Amino acid sequence: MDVLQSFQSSPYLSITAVVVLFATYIVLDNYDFIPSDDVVKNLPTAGRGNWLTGHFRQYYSSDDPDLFSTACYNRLGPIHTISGFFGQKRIVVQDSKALAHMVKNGYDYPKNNIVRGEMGRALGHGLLYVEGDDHKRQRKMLNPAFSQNNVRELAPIFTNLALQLADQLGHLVDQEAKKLDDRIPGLFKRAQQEEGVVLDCYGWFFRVALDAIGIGGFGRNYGAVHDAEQKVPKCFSLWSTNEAEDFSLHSLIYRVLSIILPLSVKRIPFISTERQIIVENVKQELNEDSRNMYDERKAWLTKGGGADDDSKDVLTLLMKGNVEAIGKDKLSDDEVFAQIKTFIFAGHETSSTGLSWTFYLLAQNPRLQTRLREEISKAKAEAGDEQISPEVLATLPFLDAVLRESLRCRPPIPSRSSVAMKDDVIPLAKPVKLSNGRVITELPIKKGQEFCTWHSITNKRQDIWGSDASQFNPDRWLNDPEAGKKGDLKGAALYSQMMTFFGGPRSCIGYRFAITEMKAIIAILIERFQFHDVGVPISARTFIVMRPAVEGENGKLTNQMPLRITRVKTD
Ligand code: HEM
Repeated sequence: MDVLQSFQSSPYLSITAVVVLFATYIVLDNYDFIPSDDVVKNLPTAGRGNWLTGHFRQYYSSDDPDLFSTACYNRLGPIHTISGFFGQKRIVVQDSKALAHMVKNGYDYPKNNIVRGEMGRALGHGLLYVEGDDHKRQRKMLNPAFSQNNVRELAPIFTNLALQLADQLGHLVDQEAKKLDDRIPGLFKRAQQEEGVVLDCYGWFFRVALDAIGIGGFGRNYGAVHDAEQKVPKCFSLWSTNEAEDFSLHSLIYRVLSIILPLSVKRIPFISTERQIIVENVKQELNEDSRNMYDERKAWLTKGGGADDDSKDVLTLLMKGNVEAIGKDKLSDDEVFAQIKTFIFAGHETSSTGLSWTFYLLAQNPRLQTRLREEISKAKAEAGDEQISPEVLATLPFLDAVLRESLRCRPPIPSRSSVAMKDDVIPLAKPVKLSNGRVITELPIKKGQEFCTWHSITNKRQDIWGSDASQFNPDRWLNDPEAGKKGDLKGAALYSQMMTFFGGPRSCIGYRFAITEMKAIIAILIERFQFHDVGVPISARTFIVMRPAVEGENGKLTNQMPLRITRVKTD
């Protein structure tokens, strides 16, 4: 029997041969062993990276993901490729015209399948997951709850929570001071103002942000600021303040399987680690808790409970709006329910991470803290207020500059992975020279092409922000009234030419909520406390959100932001 006959007589052999040939072609093609005139293959490239994980480890497992992306940008320019899984080419887009095109046409460039898959599994088909017409419909129903007027109504919730947080932190500082005073009497005040206490601020910001989204989002007080042992806060702290994300082969296999397998599979035998089992249990508990909250609210509305109620939380407004909505605008029960989980996640991990980096940057710059404090005291005195009001907070220029600058330098979501839904020709601000000598002034791409955009690199481009673009310098916003208005991302990026809240149809719906909340917390804490660096290296670990992490004694990274807090000196 010759070779041909063997194949003909065995379908298994034939199928195996086809699979092997196809896989060989993919590998040869991805790794550029087959010469080609294809534009994408001839773009400046960071090379092949690891055969399986490409360059992902350099980015996701680095202690500072900006190092890899900055090095690529500086060496290869604003359009280049890096490698994804199995050498698949991902185009990194930092060219402003190309970015603006992709942001404005957000429905043609959705989040890639891995990110969407994880979101769909964890959060259901809410605003972060859905695409196209479903997205337009959900967004239309949710927009009123995030309008400027409504967020203004929610603002007192944030100042109130910030005051409660300040009380809790003050209590911990005083408790520590008392211990010292018990040993050496007379040292209480000095200990409060000079020794203070080292706290994991990330954990505390996580708690306050959970309460903010609980009350502002669903009219539900999780009570996290007061008691981290309550069911929902405890769930979250298990999840978040646990080991930092890693990019091991093991975790990759788990991620891929968890996207493919049905949602009912909670544990993947031999694959799930202890952390992953915790995370799955937490997801399940939160699912049940959110479902109960949804059912209760629905029953209350059905019984006419909403008629005389003027609650402004997102869920109440959405559900009332949904009762009035007609025809295809109406959201299904599952869609409304999915928004609860979506807002818990989108709304509190981002704000708590943003607050952690802001206080970290302030801890490196004690003089900025003094300036902030002076601005707040002056504004309070002028308004004759005992506590700073949300109206006054919204008018403070230096507070605004500090927050903007922190969100520019350390965007909590530092990058985006997306995929093209159709063939397209992307316009470019600057021509790109290909490896075959050709120069292109626009970038033709095919449906299915994967992309990366690094928000934290765009936010620090020297052509927009000047030669000190990588420095944390809040004064840039005060010295140059045009800062944040220059550059050609205008009309695309939502917030001051930055990618922090993205832009276009997929921009962050909660950005006013986040800014109002963060300003209240920064102002109220800075007025009472001084934050100090503790000299421990803080890593930035990214999986969607760029969380701070510290290496523990066992050598493992844990999500944390340790800072020393003292009471502000009084005469
Ligand atoms: C500092 C805080 C925050 C940052 C930096 C931030 C950033 C972002 C970014 C970059 C996106 C786009 C994601 C993408 O498609 O690639 C986004 C989307 C979103 N954000 Fe935020 N966010 C913050 C706070 C919030 C808050 C407080 C809420 C809710 C109360 C929220 C709700 C959402 C939702 C629902 C989306 C999906 C919007 C859509 O696809 O239509 N975010 N956010």
